[in-house]
Amino acid sequence: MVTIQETELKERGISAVTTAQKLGRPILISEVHKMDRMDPLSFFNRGRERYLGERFYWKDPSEEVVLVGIGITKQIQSDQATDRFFHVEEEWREFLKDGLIFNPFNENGLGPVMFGGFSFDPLKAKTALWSKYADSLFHVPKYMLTIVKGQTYLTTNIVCTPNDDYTFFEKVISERTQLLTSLKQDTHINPPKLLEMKEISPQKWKQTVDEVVEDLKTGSLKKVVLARELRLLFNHQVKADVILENLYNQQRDSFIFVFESNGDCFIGATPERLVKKQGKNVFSTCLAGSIRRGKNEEEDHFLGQTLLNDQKNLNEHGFVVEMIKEALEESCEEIILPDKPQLMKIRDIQHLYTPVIGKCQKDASLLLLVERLHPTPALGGLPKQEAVEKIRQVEELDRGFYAAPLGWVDYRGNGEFSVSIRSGLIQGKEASLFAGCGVVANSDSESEYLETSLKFRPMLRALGGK
Ligand SMILES: C=C(O[C@H]1C=CC=C(C(=O)O)[C@@H]1O)C(=O)O
Ligand SMILES: [Mg+2]
Repeated sequence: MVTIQETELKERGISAVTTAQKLGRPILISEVHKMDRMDPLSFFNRGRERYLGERFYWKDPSEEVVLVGIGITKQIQSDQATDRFFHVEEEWREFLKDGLIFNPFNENGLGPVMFGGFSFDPLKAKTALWSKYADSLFHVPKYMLTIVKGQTYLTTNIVCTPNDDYTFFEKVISERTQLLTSLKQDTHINPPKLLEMKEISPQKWKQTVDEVVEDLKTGSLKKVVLARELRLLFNHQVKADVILENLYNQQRDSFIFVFESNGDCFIGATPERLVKKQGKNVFSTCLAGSIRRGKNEEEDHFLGQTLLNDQKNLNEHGFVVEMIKEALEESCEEIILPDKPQLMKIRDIQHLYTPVIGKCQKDASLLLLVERLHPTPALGGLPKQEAVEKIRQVEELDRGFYAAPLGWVDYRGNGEFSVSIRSGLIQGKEASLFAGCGVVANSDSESEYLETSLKFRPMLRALGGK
């Protein structure tokens, strides 16, 4: 049973209304309660009826922080390209200003948190595919379940206007109680059946890779990441709940995320951290260079060793290390990273991996770090600007939120962003999956094509494909 102090919220509600009246504008009231353990997937499920399209889910690979948001108290969205990170930050600060935050706990991911992200390239012509996602899009949830260091918490965020009275809070209390006490909803939603699978222009994609390889041999560009799309059709509407549960069971070692917006759903299981900030400590990841998993331990080991010694993949990886190091040097006093990559093995693929740790200067916010890092050459290329322009020009795909920063920031400025690869966009009975690969001067288009096919697998399996 969950115990939540109801009278407390009422009292706090009254003081929030008084403050809103005094200031003559709406203010945020946020409160955090510790509660008995609740399964995050079940909490996500409970929001389905009333808050479909207004939910998010996040877990990092070690499940240090799990967040589930239901309902939207505040939306920050914009298609503005210039200074987009700064503008989101400014709106977030403005939203928090004078807010009443009741959070006696000292953990990350509690109280007001905004969850969301940015498109890969706001200057790329938008297609209908991503019409439900603004280039910058963040949600502050109404209710949020946080599991941090094994403890469960519930945050309630309400915006209170000068015209509200405390009866407003009674409604919130009764809804919240219902959410927490309702029996677990039936999770046996019929899984969708895959009817059709269509690769979007594979031949043309390979030809583009060949052309880019020629550019890389002659010009100043060193690396360009090229992506493609796989379009799926199902017999009925695909429900995020089922796919999330599958991803959770199949991809434990990855970040898992769901971000619903206006009826569509962006979902994935990515192995790649862009940046995490905890006080002054900053953590990033260089992840680039890939090979398949072996059929047995021996072959797997052999393939791993091959990857560790392969010049093409080491080049691909080296460009990422070079850029991330440089980007973090701008904001960090100290950076630690190993001088050689190691292997990251996940279910379908192994990667070259170099973790980076830094101590950042006081004024470096998480969103500033995101701005400096995005896109790393694991998703864009090198030099950064030139590579993004190349992608804008030659890539058929509208990447939207694919390969872009997705994550959360709490009101204390801590948080984490992943790079949203190994992902897909669900739209009713259809879904688009995305996969890309780092093209360097000695890339071969057929091998790159096969590498992207491997990278579709996690989402494809979760959706009931192979
Ligand atoms: C762009 C993707 O992967 C990146 C991350 C790891 C390895 C990569 C590679 O070896 O090409 C890519 O840079 C993707 O999965 O869509
Ligand atoms: Mg590669």
